[in-house]
Amino acid sequence: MLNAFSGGDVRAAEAPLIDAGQGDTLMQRAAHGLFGVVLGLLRDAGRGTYGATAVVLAGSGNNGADALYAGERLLRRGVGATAVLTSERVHADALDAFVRAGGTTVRLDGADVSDLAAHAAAADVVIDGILGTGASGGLRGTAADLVRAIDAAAGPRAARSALVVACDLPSGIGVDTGLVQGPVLAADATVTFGAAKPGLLIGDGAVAAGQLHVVDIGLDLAPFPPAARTLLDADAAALLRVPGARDHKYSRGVLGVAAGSIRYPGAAALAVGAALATGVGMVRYLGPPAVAALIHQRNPEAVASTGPVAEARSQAWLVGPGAVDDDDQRTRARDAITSGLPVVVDAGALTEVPERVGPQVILTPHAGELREVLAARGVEAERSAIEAEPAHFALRAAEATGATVLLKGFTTIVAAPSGALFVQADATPWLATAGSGDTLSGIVGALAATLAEDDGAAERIGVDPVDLWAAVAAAGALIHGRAGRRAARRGPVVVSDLPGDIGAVVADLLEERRLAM
Ligand SMILES: NC(=O)C1=CN([C@@H]2O[C@H](COP(=O)(O)OP(=O)(O)OC[C@H]3O[C@@H](n4cnc5c(N)ncnc54)[C@H](OP(=O)(O)O)[C@@H]3O)[C@@H](O)[C@H]2O)[C@@H](O)CC1
Ligand SMILES: [K+]
Repeated sequence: MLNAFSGGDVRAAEAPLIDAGQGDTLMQRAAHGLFGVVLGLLRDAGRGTYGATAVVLAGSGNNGADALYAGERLLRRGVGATAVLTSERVHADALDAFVRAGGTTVRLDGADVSDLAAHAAAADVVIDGILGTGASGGLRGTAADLVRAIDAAAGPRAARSALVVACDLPSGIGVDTGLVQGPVLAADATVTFGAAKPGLLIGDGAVAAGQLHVVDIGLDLAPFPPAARTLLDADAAALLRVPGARDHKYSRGVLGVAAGSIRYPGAAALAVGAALATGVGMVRYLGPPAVAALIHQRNPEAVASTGPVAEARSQAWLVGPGAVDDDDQRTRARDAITSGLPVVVDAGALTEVPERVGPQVILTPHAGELREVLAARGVEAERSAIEAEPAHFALRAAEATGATVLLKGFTTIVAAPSGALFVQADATPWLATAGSGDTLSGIVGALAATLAEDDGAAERIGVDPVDLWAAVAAAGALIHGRAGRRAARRGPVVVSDLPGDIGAVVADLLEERRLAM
């Protein structure tokens, strides 16, 4: 599990060490970690250090100091480095060290911004040390102008020649929210100190951060609760249930599915295919015979009927995908949601959620659907606001409903009603295609069915039992994202082909788990 801590908590963890006179040691550890990553990136890009050029954007605070000390180390390895001082103030010792190592400096104030931007765009590496955890709001003033100009001069990240490495975080992102309010220099890599910060995992902040490196600088974060967590492969693998010799189809977990309608039969077929590929004892399908017939073309093993939820014994339910204009499906959704069993609630069923439910009810809206879930509970928010601050609004929805809320997007946010937050960035933009969400709900449903009677699951991955369903949803997002990336190696993702990839990802995760034991 990758734990992210709020900027405030990281600073609180630093405080006793700084009081004990170790501030400089922390800074040198941070700078050394940053230097090491830059060195590795230069090597990977085949550029080496001698003759390479670096531009260090150094702000007024300790973030600028970290960047300058990393620049000092690069200078001693033969890199030609220029520091652009973005504020009147600068850390005197760090600047002194940088200059003594042979670095040149330019004050942004009074300089020609487009000249500086052109110089930065032509460098081998740009280190962004304008703002760190001391930032408030987006970049302002001339620093904002500089970043805008560098961005324009260097071009989009994929086409740039200069590598951009963010010091602690891309300057201008919300440390705890990932909210991007002004210009931000999208980084190829971010080297963050002490622990990941939530803003590096969430939404636009995660996009700007690029590849994340966490450098241990010796902070003790144990007393602080993580502000966000990301499941790693080993965590998802620990939630996969491998059948034993005494298992049978019922003991492995049965997933009831009330999805699809005459108008949208495909969603049910996609969800069922994904659930079977994730691994369940059985899928019981409830819905129109015409939809069952479509499901059976690909998955004849699904057991179908037209009866009510009460007559289809299951360990978990999946309701909603493609269930539109169908009163029977609406009734089944309501019955499943109030059954007390874990239930994944998607699309058309989101409007059937009563005032208050428990965390075993897993809502899987996209931003537009979340807007409606919130509006139904008196919370008005624009879709764009939800997309800009997905974690904030997912937590609001979890709090308002009592449900676990998985918010789909570039990063998948899972909020538990306890306030726990999981963020997964496993997906590929190729998964942004019709039917993708149906397969995600099928995966989460299958995991829920197999874990519904597994009392040790929360402990196995080190989460509080009340947050188990959030972790299960996050594991579903991980498997879905990895399956999408695997599928994208063949070309644009065709969602109906995804079950093959889901099965392969499950096999890979289980193999990694076996090797780790
Ligand atoms: N503590 C430690 O020992 C360690 C800390 N570490 C490092 O320190 C970093 C935190 O350093 P920090 O606290 O000095 O804050 P930091 O982010 O550099 O700058 C804040 C200054 O920027 C300004 N400013 C604010 N908002 C702005 C805006 N929107 N737009 C423009 N300017 C803005 C504002 O200055 P002002 O404008 O008020 O003059 C404010 O004072 C942390 O990220 C990590 O890298 C590591 O070395 C490990 C040890
Ligand atoms: K920075």
